[in-house]
Amino acid sequence: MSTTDTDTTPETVLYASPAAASGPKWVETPVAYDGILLAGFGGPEGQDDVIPFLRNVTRGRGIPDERLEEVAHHYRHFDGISPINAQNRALKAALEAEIERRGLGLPVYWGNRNWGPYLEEAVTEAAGSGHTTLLAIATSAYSSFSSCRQYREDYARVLESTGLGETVTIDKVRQFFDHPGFVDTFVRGVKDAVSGFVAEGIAPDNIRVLFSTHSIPMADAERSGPRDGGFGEGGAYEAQHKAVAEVVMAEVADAVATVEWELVYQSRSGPPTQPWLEPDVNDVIAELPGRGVEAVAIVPLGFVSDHMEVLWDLDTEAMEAAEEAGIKAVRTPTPGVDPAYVSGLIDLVEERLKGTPRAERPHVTDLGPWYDVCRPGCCENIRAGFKPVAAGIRP
Ligand SMILES: CC1=C(CCC(=O)O)c2cc3nc(cc4[nH]c(cc5[nH]c(cc1n2)c(C)c5CCC(=O)O)c(CCC(=O)O)c4C)C(CCC(=O)O)=C3C
Ligand SMILES: [Fe+2]
Repeated sequence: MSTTDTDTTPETVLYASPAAASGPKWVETPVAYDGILLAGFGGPEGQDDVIPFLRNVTRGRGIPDERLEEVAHHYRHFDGISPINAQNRALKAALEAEIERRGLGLPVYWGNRNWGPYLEEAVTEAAGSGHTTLLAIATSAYSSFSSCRQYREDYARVLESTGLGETVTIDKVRQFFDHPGFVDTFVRGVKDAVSGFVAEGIAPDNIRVLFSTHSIPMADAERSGPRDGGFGEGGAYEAQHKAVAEVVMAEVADAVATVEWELVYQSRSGPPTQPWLEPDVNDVIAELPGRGVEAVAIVPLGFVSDHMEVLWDLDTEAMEAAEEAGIKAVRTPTPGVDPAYVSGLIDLVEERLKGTPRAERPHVTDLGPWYDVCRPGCCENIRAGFKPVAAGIRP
């Protein structure tokens, strides 16, 4: 694996703190952040919000409303209400409580990319209260355009649109896929599921664990993580998920039993002609009885909380697929507001406040600790080339 620091990619990096913008991969000097920017995806909160929300998600791509209505069905089914905003409100409260407990005295401003409260409002409120050196936590653990760079583009867009670029800087915490606080929640979930099956008399050989994450276009996957990162076709995105799954299954083997596992993908969209990461979770579930499998644990490894992809694509569709296949299935929990996860997020903030050396930063896979500062060209946008981004180094 190699990374190119002197990459001449023609991208514009704006509004990073001087410590981050000057070029290191890890910011090992203390930075006096004075506010946290909790950045969410956003979701509709009623039937009337659904189409405007989907217009925001697909902005710039000119998708007609009739097509958007086709992807609206799962939101329609739940009265147009995505669970995601309630979860982010709960996460904000949990982060505030942990900050209070540690006496860090940092305010948390929450804003979303695609629905209110928007990032614009959060950044404007922060600046209005005199908080101008912000550290962003996005509710997204892995590296890819959708899970990393798109958030950074939006931070830059917001600083432009609010005219606050002269006053406010935004850095980000490292992608936290292999932070012990995040991973521990999955370890506990998979241990519980597997030991439950074993207690029901199912032999470990007849149990499978399917780690499920959001599919993304192959072209995005290949470009996920640092340019020329050496991760192959699936890029850093796939490598990170596989590395975390291996760690989880090693712990399950120690505590319960050795069980076979597979990384699968869900929630594919886009035209069928465009290759996306495979196999699909439901296709794999359908094949399990033929391989002698009696019970499956479905692990939402790519998701930080029970949002729509989890409730619909896993709890509804994948559960139906398991029922049709005639096998037992459980879906293990997402991190949500689990204390280990919440405390892990605040550890990520503290390592930046203190400038903790890289060597002392907790990580459970060989891929980490991931970079504080994205390299030029990292998680390239295959849709629109390089838009201005925040929280990077200046090439
Ligand atoms: C990697 C990834 C994450 C995880 C990282 C993160 O969390 O950020 C994620 C999260 C989410 N995705 C969400 C919703 C949607 N994603 C869409 C479309 C897409 N997602 C993609 C990828 C990802 N998405 C991609 C490659 C597309 C195709 C469009 C494109 O090429 O960019 C569409 C458009 C309709 C459609 O295409 O189906 C919707 C409505 C919600 C909210 C759920 C709720 O309401 O609870 C959340 C948390
Ligand atoms: Fe998505």
